[in-house]
Amino acid sequence: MAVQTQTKIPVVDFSDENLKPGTASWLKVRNDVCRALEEYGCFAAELGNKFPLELHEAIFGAAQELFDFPTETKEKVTSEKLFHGYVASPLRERMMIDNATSPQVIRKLTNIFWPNGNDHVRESADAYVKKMTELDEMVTRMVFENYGAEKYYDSHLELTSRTLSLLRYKKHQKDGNNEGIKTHTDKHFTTILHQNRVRGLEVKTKDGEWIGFDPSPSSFLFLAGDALQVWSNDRIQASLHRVMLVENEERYSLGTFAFHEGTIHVPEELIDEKHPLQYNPFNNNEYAKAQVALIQKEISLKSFCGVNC
Ligand SMILES: O=C(O)CCC(=O)C(=O)O
Ligand SMILES: [Fe+2]
Repeated sequence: MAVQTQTKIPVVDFSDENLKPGTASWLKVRNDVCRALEEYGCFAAELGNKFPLELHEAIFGAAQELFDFPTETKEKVTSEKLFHGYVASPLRERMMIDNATSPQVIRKLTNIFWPNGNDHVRESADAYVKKMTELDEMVTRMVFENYGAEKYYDSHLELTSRTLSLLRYKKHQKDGNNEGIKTHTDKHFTTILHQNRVRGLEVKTKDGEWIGFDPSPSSFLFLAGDALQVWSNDRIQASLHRVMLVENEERYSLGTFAFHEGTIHVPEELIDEKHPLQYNPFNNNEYAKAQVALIQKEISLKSFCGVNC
């Protein structure tokens, strides 16, 4: 009898304490990362003991405390960017904090909720963003190296800003819509998602199959965004994903988004006969503004900066 194997999100093991550039384990992980990104546009990064359970509990405890404040308090979390800051919609609430690597930004956030400060929440958020930055930098370095484009890595990093997103979703709705977030690709370079134990996050494979992410405290879903698709000249496709409200419990999710503030040019190392240039120079801020202007109808990457459009 033929055995049906279910497609799963590839898991890449980052738990080795000696995962340093140039080592055999680095090269193995780099290969796993790039194969997964090319095949699925995403992978689950398993951090093991590198991500302490206490930090997982502290950061989700903090997220719950923040969302439990009255709406008037949450609405004080604002941003110049449209749809950043605090935004509530029927099935979810979100806080998007730009420049989250800055301790001043996190201090300002905690002071909105606790005017005398809250060291535990502030320190947990700082430690969380630091861990996510380390993971993102490691993966990005691996990707740049893999395609022989490491000389662009430092300048890319200098132009990278990071946004922290906190999300709370309603439980499964008995009647009605359970699409917590509709199918989309992320518009920036890379995303790292981390969640509580409530399932719901799904990614679409190239064959059109939806596969779920199995949450665990030390597991992080790493996704390629549109900007990485441009940079890689279509070798890596941005991951299509969505959230379905499937459980009878609220779902919390944290996202760390890496955003390239400059203009992305496809590195010449990624252009050859098999991979002719696909994109004109891409400005992520302009792209984000164009998306917001259309709101409901997403603008496609190809129509925004494809060379043949
Ligand atoms: O809730 C999640 O885990 C997904 C969030 C997401 O896709 C997004 O913020 O772009
Ligand atoms: Fe997303």
